[in-house]
Amino acid sequence: MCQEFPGSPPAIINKDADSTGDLQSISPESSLAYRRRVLLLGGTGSGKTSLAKSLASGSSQTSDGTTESLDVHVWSPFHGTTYENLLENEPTGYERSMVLDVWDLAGRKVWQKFHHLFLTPATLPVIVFNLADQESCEEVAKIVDLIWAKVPSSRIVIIGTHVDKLSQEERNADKCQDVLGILRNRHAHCIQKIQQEVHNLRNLSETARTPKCNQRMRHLEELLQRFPSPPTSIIRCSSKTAKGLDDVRRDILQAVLDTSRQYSVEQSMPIRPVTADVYDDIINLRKESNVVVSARDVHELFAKHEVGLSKEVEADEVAFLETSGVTQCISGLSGIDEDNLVCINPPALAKALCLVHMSDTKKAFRFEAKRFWPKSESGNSKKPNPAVLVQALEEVATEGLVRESMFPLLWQDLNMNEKQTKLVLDLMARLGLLNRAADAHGDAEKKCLELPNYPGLLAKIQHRLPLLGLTPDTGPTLNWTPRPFKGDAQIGWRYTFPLGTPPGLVPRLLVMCRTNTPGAMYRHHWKNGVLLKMGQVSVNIKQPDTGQLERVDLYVRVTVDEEGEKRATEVLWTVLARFLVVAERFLASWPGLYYQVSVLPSSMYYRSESIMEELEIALLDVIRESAARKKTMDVCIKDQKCKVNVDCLLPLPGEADLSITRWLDWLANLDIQLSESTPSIQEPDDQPSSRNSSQSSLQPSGSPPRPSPSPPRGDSPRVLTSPPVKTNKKAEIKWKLDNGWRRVSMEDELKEIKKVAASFVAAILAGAVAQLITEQSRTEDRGRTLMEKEAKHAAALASARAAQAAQSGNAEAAAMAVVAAAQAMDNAMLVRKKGSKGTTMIKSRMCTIM
Ligand SMILES: Nc1nc2c(ncn2[C@@H]2O[C@H](COP(=O)(O)OP(=O)(O)OP(=O)(O)O)[C@@H](O)[C@H]2O)c(=O)[nH]1
Repeated sequence: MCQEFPGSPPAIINKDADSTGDLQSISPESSLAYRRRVLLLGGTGSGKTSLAKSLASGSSQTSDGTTESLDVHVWSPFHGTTYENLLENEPTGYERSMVLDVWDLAGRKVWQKFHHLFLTPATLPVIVFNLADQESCEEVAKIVDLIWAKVPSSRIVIIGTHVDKLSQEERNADKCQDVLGILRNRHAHCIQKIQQEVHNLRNLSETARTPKCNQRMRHLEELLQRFPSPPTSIIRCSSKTAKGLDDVRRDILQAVLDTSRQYSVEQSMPIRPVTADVYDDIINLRKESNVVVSARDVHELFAKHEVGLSKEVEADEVAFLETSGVTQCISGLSGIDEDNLVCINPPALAKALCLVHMSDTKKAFRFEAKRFWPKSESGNSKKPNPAVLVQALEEVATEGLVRESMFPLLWQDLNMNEKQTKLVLDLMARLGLLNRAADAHGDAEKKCLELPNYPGLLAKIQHRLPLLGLTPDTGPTLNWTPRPFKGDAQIGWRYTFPLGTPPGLVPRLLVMCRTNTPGAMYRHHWKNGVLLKMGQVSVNIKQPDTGQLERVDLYVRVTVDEEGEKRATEVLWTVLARFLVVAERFLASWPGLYYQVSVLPSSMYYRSESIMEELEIALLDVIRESAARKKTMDVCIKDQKCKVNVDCLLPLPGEADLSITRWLDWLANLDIQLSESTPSIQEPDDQPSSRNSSQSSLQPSGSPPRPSPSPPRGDSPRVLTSPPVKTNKKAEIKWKLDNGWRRVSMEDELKEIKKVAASFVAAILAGAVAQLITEQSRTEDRGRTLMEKEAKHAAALASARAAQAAQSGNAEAAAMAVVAAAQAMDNAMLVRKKGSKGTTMIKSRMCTIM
């Protein structure tokens, strides 16, 4: 069976031969002795593959065709060569055994969003760009930014390829100097921004310099110290003519050796027998197609080979394996947690990430049907209809949605079993690379996508890949109004990134807060944000689309009840802290990232007749005033003064000398009971973390800070203690009008109510149409042609979109989707009436299947 595609998308071609995956070919192993990773970074066509081949083979080579995901080229630079002559100092005997894994990671934009996962302190980043292409030259600064944010201490090698293609005029113009100039300016800008804040902190009066201000100053000074100097040279080379290749070799070797000497790696020689044994075990595990294990498993491997190995020695040996690139502990949320996941085959993981972030330009998708749908004892094979399969693949490329049962197909080269597949999915979720979407309903036909050897991976469970950027951008209005209503308390925590954020950071941050916070109940996820609930508290985490600076806002909102505003605020801070603990840990994995924090109090906390804009106060200022036990503080916004009730805004300032991180840990660990949340219109999914909701109360017990919880995966609600702050009135209507003094104008409030009401109507309509279509599809499924089923699916899809739009509160989109659903249903009926039997060609939106 072969399909042709007029446009872009994946076709399906069954491979004839039986073959198993090819995991070994992407993770070539040889000696453990002195192994380092060299990571080539650069856009598509910049010349990475050609360079990697030239380095590994020792002669100039160019490549044709784009890299599909990852190729690792093994380069033994001192084996049978004279490259030591290129270096300033002769390498030692140990250094001569060096083996470099040159990672050629394909440069598609979306894949660049997770390249940083494989940037470790022991990895040498090498930026490759095409001197003959202006766009490629402009990419260099962005890649340097990424490296500075992730591994600021890293040496960087920059290589301009295609030098043979430059005209004499272009050579004279020397683009390398332009690129270096941009990097110098960027560097100066970064330093200046950080220094500005240090300067402001230094200028504070002695009394205003709280311990937290001093901590912040120390942090910034460290950041400045860590900040590397801007690169001063770029090597120009040609993989076609070999010009400059020796310079490339010299710079890469020198940089790897210098970095290793800095870490005194030679001291860890000779390798302990236990580590060599564990390495052998890891190689065997890789051969059995294992990619991820738990930290406990790694510990047990060590314990198996050496009884009584001390914790410190084991930690050193684990670090040695990481430095060599054998393993990678990349969940990074709780370093010592035994439940942490460890990747024992980083190249396979990189490949898995590339494969699942599928491109809609992929022309053909090949799989081997017999492997995934073996014949049963009766000789039957339940192979799915190719149209159904194509549709499921299209969902990945065009909507960023993957049905769980499709992962083994997408990862067929890795040949992982069900347990491994689930572990990799778990790791991706913890890393914020995957979040569960609404289950697919009403398409029993998709059951055939379930693979007999992977019974635990269901077709109806859908995961979204946030980095693909295909999450619908309809934000919530039904469950979240732009402004809080009278009687609601709301606090915002704003991260501002004056130097910008690396690609992929914000979508990952959103998913991590959603997935890794215990007790978070999912409500709605859109392109720029996620709406959650914890008990009665609504949590809205979003990237505002206005303003020049990049920001992420975390808002918490709750209705104030008879316990009063202060009590409600305590609950807000405790809930906020739980999300911030996750956010802070994630941001800490970017040691070079510069960001500022401010607080956004709702108008409940300040008095001003004239301020219309959102009030924003630097976090350190709020904490300082609160620590000084001030009742109010004056804040200026556009020459307008207002008095903020700081006593109420920050009722739990904690011990003065706690760092912000420890303070948040303390807040997050306060024993509170959260009341059950008011049910929303629809509960689109059941994330594991969303099952932890409980009843509301807070015990600001002043108990000593406890270690923060490990990344939540199971049900781990806080201890339920003191009587609830809020005796929840479950049926309360939050948007109830109040004739008293109002902060939201009457007009705005009416608009809001209209919107909410319209959304309700749309939701009910959407639900009704969805139900009708589902029932129709159940009763009339038999004897349908593929064409009819396609039409029915279009109807079901449209109705699902209607329901989704209604859920997000976008009444207009919901209404339009309802109409589209009805039309699609009409078409389905029409097709049925025509009874077009014997149709041989099926056209989907993206492809044609014969
Ligand atoms: N003339 C010339 N051509 C080069 C040079 N380096 C690479 N090429 C050609 O440029 C094209 C792209 O090179 P690749 O090495 O595949 O680029 P890449 O960065 O690996 O691209 P992706 O795999 O898509 O990420 C190929 O046609 C190469 O033959 C060079 O130095 N000079």
